[in-house]
Order: sequence, then C-alpha cells, then structure tokens
Amino acid sequence: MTTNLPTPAQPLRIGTRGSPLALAQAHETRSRLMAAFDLPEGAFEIVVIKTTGDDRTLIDADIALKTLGGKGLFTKEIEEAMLDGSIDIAVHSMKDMPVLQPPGLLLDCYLPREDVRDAFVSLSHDSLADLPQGARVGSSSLRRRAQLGARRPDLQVVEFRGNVQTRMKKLGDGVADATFLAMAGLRRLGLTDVVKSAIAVEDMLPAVAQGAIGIERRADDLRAAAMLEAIHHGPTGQRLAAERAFLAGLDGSCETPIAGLAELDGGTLRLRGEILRPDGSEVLTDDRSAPIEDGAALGAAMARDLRARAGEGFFDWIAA
Ligand SMILES: NCc1[nH]cc(CCC(=O)O)c1CC(=O)O
Repeated sequence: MTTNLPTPAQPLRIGTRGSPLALAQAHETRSRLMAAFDLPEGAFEIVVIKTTGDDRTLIDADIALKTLGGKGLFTKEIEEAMLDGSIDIAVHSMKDMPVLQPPGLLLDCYLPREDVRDAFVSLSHDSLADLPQGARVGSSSLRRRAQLGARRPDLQVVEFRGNVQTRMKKLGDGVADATFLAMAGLRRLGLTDVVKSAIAVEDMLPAVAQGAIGIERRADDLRAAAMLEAIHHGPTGQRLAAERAFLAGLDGSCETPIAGLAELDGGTLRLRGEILRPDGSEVLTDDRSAPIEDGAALGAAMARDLRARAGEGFFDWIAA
C-alpha cells in the first residue's frame, strides 16, 4: 500500500496547538501511527503552532470572536502551515472545527471518540441538581450558558476561561461555585479527579463533535492519506458525518448555542439536536433515527426543520 513511509530523515510533521490538551491529542495520533506502521518516534516531528484562539489578550477582549465570528479561530494558522508545506497533518478537536475546510485540505480521519458528556466540576457541590438557588456557575461556552439558562434560570452565569488549573484556582477563590468542562479533555489529560459528576446527555446535550479528534491533511498528499487511512475509526466518522451535516445546515460554528449528538445502534443512527436562544428562554429539540448511511441527510433534514420551527428572529443574535 505505502511505498514511502516517513523516516527520521523525512519525518511526517504533525501540526498542533500548544495547549496541554492539543499536545496530548498530537501524541495520541503519533502513537497510533507508530503502532500501525511499526515506526520509531523519530519518524515523526510534532510542530507547535500558535493560533489566534491561543492569544489570550484577544480572547479576553472578545475581539477575535467579534471579528471572526468564532470561525476558524483555532485553525487558520495551522491550515496555512499545511498549505505552505511546513507541516503535513494537523490534529484538531473536532468541536472547534468549521464545517468546511479550505480548498486543498481534507478532513477524513477520526480517532475513536472519547466520552461525549460534559463534566460538572465543583469544590463544594456534587451535581447541577445539588446547586442551591442563585448559585454562581462559570462558563464562557454559549451552548452551556444557554442550556443552563433553560434548565436553571435561577443560576448566575459568569465568564470563565483558562486551562483546568486556572479554573480550579478560580473555584478555590470563590469566583464561581461550579464550572463545566468536556469529560473528553479531562480524560485525555488524566485530570478526571476534578470531576464531581458526568452530566447525562439528556440533561446537557453535548456540542457537535464533542470528544472527537480529527486529522486534516493536504488533499494531494498520498503518503499522509495512506497513513491516516490506517488509523481512521469508521464509526466515529459516521457519527460526525451526521452531526456536522446538522451543524452545516444551521450555518453554525463552535460559538453558537447548538448541541447535537449522533449514536449508533446496529445499523441505525440516532441523532439528537438542539438549538437555543443565548439566554435559554427558548429551546427547540429534535430526535430521530435513520440507517447509518443516511446520517448526513438526516442531519441536514433536522437542521432544515429546526430552522423552519425557529422562524424569524431566532437566529438574529448570530449576526450581532
Ligand atoms: N472549545 C474548547 C474545547 N475544545 C475541545 C475541548 C475538549 C475536548 C473535546 O470536547 O473533544 C474543549 C474544552 C472543553 O469544552 O472543556
């Protein structure tokens, strides 16, 4: 199949952001490729690339979100590096990926998906239900903020960013009584000891693609194509096809209050979708199933129907 595998002289360059989670995901990708092709670590080079989304001053000022609408915040510089040949593949949290890739790049390799749930993280309380009236919760995720507003309008939501350590310190300082993080990231970092409880997807439907790692490459790079094919996880790809078609149909990005989750059972794919107003005052949900191969069509149809139900004005805030 492959004629030219990477060597220490001609390594496969793996591009990634520099956050601890991004690095863990890049290392997992390298390990899987090493195992699949019986290659030494030296056949790979992990290249850290700084993105707009990593610029804390920009994020804190929310300038980046306003100028870019949240789209491609974590991907632009990495994709440029792939197109100019300074890296060969890029490892991404699929949750942060726009639904369309630039011309010349392909995203068709997914690693086995991690836990899709959100984690309830607190020093003082065991679960969301356990939080007293008026408690303060920290989150900067539009989706989580909207879902909390819908479920617990009594809670006060405050902005909360930073890595796990920063967030734990903020909880210790009393900035908030609880916060939420993806179980997937905590598991990949070996930090699940901060989790008080995993939130059932029925209580908080995850973001589209939560817990999934995707690996992007140049469309014409046949060495990378053959290597990624060997580590691709088909069932994750089928779930993401449905979820991303749903997201695409809503014209959403990682910064819009949209949730979606596809699950497989035998030959059937079940898709749950949700769109919310940012304050949670209105929530529209859908839940339907189809043969796995029709997942993308199912996602597109669900998006169309939710849009129609939402009517005029529901999405106005996106352009604001
Ligand atoms: N938007 C940031 C982001 N992107 C991916 C993850 C976690 C890992 C994942 O969901 O795959 C996180 C942090 C979080 O939501 O806790």
